[in-house]
Amino acid sequence: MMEKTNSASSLIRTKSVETILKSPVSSAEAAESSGGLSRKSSRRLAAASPGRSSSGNGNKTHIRKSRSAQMKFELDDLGSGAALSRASSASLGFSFSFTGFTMPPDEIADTKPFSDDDIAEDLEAGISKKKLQTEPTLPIYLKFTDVTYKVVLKGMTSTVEKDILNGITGSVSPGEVLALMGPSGSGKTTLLSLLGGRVRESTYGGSITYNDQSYSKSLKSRIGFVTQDDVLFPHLTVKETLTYAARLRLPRTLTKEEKDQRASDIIYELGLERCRDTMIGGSFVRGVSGGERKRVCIGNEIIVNPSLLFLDEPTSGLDSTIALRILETLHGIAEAGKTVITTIHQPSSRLFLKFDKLILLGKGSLLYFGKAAEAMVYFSSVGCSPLIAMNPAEFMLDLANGNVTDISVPSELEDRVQTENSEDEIKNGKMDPAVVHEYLVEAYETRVAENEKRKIRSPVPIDEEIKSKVCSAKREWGASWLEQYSILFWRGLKERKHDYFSWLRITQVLATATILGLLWWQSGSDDPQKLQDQAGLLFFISVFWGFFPVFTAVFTFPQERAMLSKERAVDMYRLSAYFVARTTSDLPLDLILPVLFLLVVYFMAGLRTTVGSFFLTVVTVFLCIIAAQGLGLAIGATLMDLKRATTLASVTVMTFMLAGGYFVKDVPTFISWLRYLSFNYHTYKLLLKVQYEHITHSINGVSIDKGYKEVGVLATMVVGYRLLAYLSLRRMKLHPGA
Ligand SMILES: Nc1ncnc2c1ncn2[C@@H]1O[C@H](COP(=O)(O)OP(=O)(O)OP(=O)(O)O)[C@@H](O)[C@H]1O
Repeated sequence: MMEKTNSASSLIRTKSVETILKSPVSSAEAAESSGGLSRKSSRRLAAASPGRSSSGNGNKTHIRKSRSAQMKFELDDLGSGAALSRASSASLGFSFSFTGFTMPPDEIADTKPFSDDDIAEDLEAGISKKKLQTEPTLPIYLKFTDVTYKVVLKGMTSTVEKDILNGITGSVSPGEVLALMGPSGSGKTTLLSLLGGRVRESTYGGSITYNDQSYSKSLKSRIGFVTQDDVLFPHLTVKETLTYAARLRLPRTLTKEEKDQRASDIIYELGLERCRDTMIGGSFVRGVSGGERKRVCIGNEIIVNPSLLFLDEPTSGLDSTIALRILETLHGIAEAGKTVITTIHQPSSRLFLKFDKLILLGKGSLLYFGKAAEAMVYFSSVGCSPLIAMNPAEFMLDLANGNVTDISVPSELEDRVQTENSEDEIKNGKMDPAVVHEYLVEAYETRVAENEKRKIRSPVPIDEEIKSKVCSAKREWGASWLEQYSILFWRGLKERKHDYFSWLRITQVLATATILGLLWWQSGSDDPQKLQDQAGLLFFISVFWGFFPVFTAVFTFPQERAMLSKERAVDMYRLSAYFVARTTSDLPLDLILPVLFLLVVYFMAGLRTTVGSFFLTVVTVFLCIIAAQGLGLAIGATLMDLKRATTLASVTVMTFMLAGGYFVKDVPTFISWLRYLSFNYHTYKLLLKVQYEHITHSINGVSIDKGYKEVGVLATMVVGYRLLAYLSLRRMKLHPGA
């Protein structure tokens, strides 16, 4: 009996909402009327709302609250048309050159940085003091129609296709911030990646256009993409991070000083001055805070003044004040005529108000696209309204999840539930989330979708000449090959200086050297037994300096993969410049450590005391190290997976060591070729030659030759393995799923 009464009252409530909104207000219509209609409908709503009645019961009070929340949105909306006009004015008269990033002096004077002390005050007052990214850029209108995306999941026995996105349509113009909202797993990141050109065109359906043109590689320089777990070098400071990015990414028409100045401006604009000299930090190094880190990531992208800025959850994990601050920053960027698209998980009401447009996704389907400020009106129009005061984002996420607790639903949906829900569910008053989802998808498709698509089909309001610029730009590197090499070399040195001067590594090498020196203390070579012993020491040296470099080099590319993908995706540098810089920036340490090692071992063990032989021993060990490193780099770059790479490396190193000519003399002919692949074997032979060429022609069955062949083979390994590593990197996919 009670249940019946409840459901009856809810039906009456729903019906009343439907009566109020007899003709559903589509977001498209509302958009056309620039807020006028929504204000009207809002008044109508407010007047007819049961919440207006002074004799309200509990429920009515809730409804009244939610209505007043709607009112607030609609009133805010009156001013929100400004975004586009701001953008249009910013778009007018653009000089599309990147030759200068100078702002008019009065703009600079106007530009106020973030300051931790006054931010709270500003936020309270609702004042945005900042003006970011005021340089003109090419305005880009992004439109997407019926975007679909599916993945093929290969199981042990069968292959299943999974729909990730089902016909998503939307658009965003310069000057606007579009938020992609939806529950976890609803497809926000996938949609963002598709829109950002990070997924191959052949893998998705529908159309995505930039100023009515499809994606082209030349767009890369106009797009900034901040990923969810963006990678930064932990040992670089904020200033270094942004300066290197500026030097590599800004056009060559700017001088180094101008690029550095640009990095300083970004630091100032993003309020990072207090931490400019703080290391970024990571799992093992304490660094900047989460909010500062996010801002550095954003800075890294806006430094090139992109026309389109994509951000994946820029506010996740941050408190609401910092999140608001980041949103303010994005608004500043949009105000300068850029197009900003961001995914957002669960924004606070204040954050929600900052978005111009909103896409609400649920299980990969579109539940709403339109002005963020009109979203509540739209959901009211389809009969869904909060029954208690609720953050609009929370309300919409509940709906997208199919959870209608504290939400009024239309009778149509209730009827469907009656027919589709099980008896138990009906008794519990629960609704099947799938039914709610289906209703919302259908409601959007029947009431709004067609109208939106029609609007999107009309051409963008800019000159043909400007449109064509989107695709015509040639790919230009920010620096010459040599400059890229030099910047990457120094960046690599800075990032890894801690490894270089790691006392642990130095102690490891010196301790091993001392133990060897003590064990072979002043070992002579004047009788065969002593010679035999010394040969053992020389073989150990070839193994020691063949073993460690392989294992340190194996980590190089798998560990830098994320950074490399990210930087290569935006054409920050040539792969060859990176590769040469990365492999040569380790050389100084590679030379210092063996010299230290040999200084200890050589003289303690009483090896041949001539300057020439010491020098040749150092050169031989050095050759062995860089050949072994080459092998490690090749294995790492080919497999790009640390577990598999270290397993393969250990098997290879072990095989090379055994085939090195010391342990087994009488190797069967069918396997004896293996020794020629072993850098241990060639190093060992060279070390024997340097020490004993004046005494004997063969030791332990290993002949002492001229040594040219060994040097030749080691040099071939140095280059050959690196070439293999380079080619493997070239094949590397820049984006997973691409
Ligand atoms: N390559 C893929 N293979 C299998 N499933 C995938 C793939 N890419 C995406 N998905 C699935 O598609 C759905 C949407 O993923 P996506 O990362 O876009 O969601 P999201 O809305 O961004 O989630 P979150 O808010 O948790 O980041 C998820 O269920 C995810 O598991």
